[in-house]
Amino acid sequence: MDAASHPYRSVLYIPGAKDRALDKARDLPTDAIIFDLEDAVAPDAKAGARETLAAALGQGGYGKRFRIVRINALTTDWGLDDARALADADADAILLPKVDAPSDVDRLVELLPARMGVWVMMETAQSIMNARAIAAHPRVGGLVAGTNDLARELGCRARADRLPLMLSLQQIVLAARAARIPAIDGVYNKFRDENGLASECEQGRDLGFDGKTLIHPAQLAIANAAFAPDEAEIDLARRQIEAFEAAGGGVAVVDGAIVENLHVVTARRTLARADAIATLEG
Ligand SMILES: CC(C)(COP(=O)(O)OP(=O)(O)OC[C@H]1O[C@@H](n2cnc3c(N)ncnc32)[C@H](O)[C@@H]1OP(=O)(O)O)[C@@H](O)C(=O)NCCC(=O)NCCSC(=O)C[C@H](O)C(=O)O
Ligand SMILES: [Mg+2]
Repeated sequence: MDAASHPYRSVLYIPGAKDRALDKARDLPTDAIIFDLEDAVAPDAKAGARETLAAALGQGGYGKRFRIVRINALTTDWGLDDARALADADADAILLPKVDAPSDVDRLVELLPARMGVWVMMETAQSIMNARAIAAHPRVGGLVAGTNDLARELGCRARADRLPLMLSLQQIVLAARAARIPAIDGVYNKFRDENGLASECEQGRDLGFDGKTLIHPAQLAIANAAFAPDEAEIDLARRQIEAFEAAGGGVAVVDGAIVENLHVVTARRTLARADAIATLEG
């Protein structure tokens, strides 16, 4: 599902072993959920988490939120069992971590029914080098930046402006756009730092990401606001479309700037995003 028909402003990780968080998520204003069996679950809790999560998904109650299950990498002791156990779960997609190349996706696809979507964590150096081919895989429906693993692999320093990650982040957005699938930014680890999160969301939005992965409910409102078109953008989009149509499809001028067909495409996309958000929230 693309970002115009379903919003992905906020994509909240929920530890797959935590009943309380799984339950709480049913009422949280998040556009999508990543039910996590990987980093958020301790090794000795992995098998139990699989069962807890399958039961929570079976019970339902997550409404229109896009439901993604992150399994462990297929090269780990748990990945294959995760994929087999969750292949028929009531979820929209399986998210595969530590992907290096499209062949990793091929391995997963063999274990899943055709209806199950596949999303990919972009968090290894290889995945960034192979971003275009991974995003173009016919079963891949979305990319998620794994900025913690990526920083670890690159050996780069954590900086507020994320300069050392910039090439990788842009490569993820480029690959997603070329394949016309959503791209979701990485997490902001200091989950009680609202200003820091707001500024990283702004940066992610500027780069072209559709939304941000989050680790705590307190981060939801900030991401939802940052990745939604604001009133001024919606108003401008409406006026651009109106002026273009009044000009009979030629060049129009709005607020001193030209409006051509390509600007109208962007304006229509802005309105479609606003409608999709209203539909989800309604
Ligand atoms: C970070 C946390 C461990 C903090 O938990 P806690 O101390 O319990 O926070 P609070 O007491 O403030 O919690 C308040 C209530 O909110 C619920 N809660 C907390 N987090 C979540 C959540 N993610 N989803 C749903 N509900 C949540 C608590 O249960 C409290 O509820 P109540 O009992 O009603 O008061 C914790 O937030 C947490 O575990 N977060 C998720 C961490 C995670 O998923 N990590 C893995 C993803 S990030 C990653 O993998 C990186 C990536 O791969 C990369 O490479 O970058
Ligand atoms: Mg990771």
